[in-house]
Amino acid sequence: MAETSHSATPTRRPTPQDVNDREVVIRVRGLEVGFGTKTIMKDLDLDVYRGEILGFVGASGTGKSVLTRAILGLVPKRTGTIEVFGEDLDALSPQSRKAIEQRWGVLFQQGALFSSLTVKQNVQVPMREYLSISERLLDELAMLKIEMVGLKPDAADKFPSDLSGGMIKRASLARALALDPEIVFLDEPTSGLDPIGAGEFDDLISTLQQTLGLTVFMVTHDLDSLHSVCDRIAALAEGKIIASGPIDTMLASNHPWLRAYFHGKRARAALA
Ligand SMILES: Nc1ncnc2c1ncn2[C@@H]1O[C@H](COP(=O)(O)OP(=O)(O)OP(=O)(O)O)[C@@H](O)[C@H]1O
Repeated sequence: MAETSHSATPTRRPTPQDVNDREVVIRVRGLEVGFGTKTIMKDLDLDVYRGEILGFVGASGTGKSVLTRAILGLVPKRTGTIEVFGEDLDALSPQSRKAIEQRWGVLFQQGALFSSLTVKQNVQVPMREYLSISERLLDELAMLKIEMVGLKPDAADKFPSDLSGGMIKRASLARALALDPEIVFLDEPTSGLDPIGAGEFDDLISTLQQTLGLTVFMVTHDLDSLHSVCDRIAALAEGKIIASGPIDTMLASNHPWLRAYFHGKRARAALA
C-alpha cells in the first residue's frame, strides 16, 4: 500500500499486519462530546491508519456524525484530544489549521451541494477558497475531478436538481477530492442508492483509495460496503468504541449489538 497520498500506482489491499505497522493519521483520545445536559460520547479513543478504509458503524443516533464533525472541528468537544497527521488540532494556529484542512475532504450526508451552483462550480468551491490559480486551471482541475468520479463531462454544467441520487454522490465526492486530500470523510455515502448504484460507488471508493493512497473514514449502515471495501470497522455504542478490527473480528464478537447487527436478518444477504 502506498504511503504517499498521490501515488498513481495501484496497490494491493492491506493485511491486518500492514495496518498495525502503519502511521496513525487520526488519533482520538478521551473524547467527550455533548449538547446541554446530554452526553453523546465519553472517554472515546480511536485510531485511523494511513491508507485504510475504516468503516464506522453504530445504531442510529449513537453519534457517528457527531464524532465525524468533532474531528472536523464542526462541533465543540468538552474534553479529550484529536490529533490529525500528528498535530493536536487544539494547538494549531489558524494558519496551520487551514493547512491541515486542505489535506482532508468531506462528503456530507445528502451530498450538501450548493443548489445554485453547477457541479463544476461546486467542485471549484474549495479550490477557490484555498488555491490561487487561474480560471483556466480551475476549469481543468474541476473537469479532472469530475472524470475521476465517473461522471460524464456534460454533468459539469448541470445543477444538483438535474442529477440522480448516484450522480449527486459522485459530484459530492468530486468536491471532496478537489484539493487532492490525504483523508476523505464519507458520511453514509451509499444511503439512498439502489444496490447496483451502491455497489458501483463502493467500487469507486476502493479504486480511488488504492490509486490515490487515500485514507477513508466512512460512516455507513451498509453491510455490503462493510464486507466488500472496508479494511477495518469500528463500532460505536454507549458513547464508546466497543470493538474495532477487520470484518472477521466483528463477526466473531459476542457483543449483543454487534451480534444483532452482523448476524441479524438484514445481514444474511451480505454474508451469502
Ligand atoms: N447540534 C446538535 N445539538 C443537539 N443535539 C445534537 C446535535 N447534533 C447531534 N445531536 C444529537 O446527537 C446524537 C447523535 O447524532 P448523530 O447524528 O451523530 O447520530 P448518528 O449515529 O450519526 O445517527 P444516524 O446513523 O441516524 O445518522 C443524536 O441524539 C442527535 O440528536
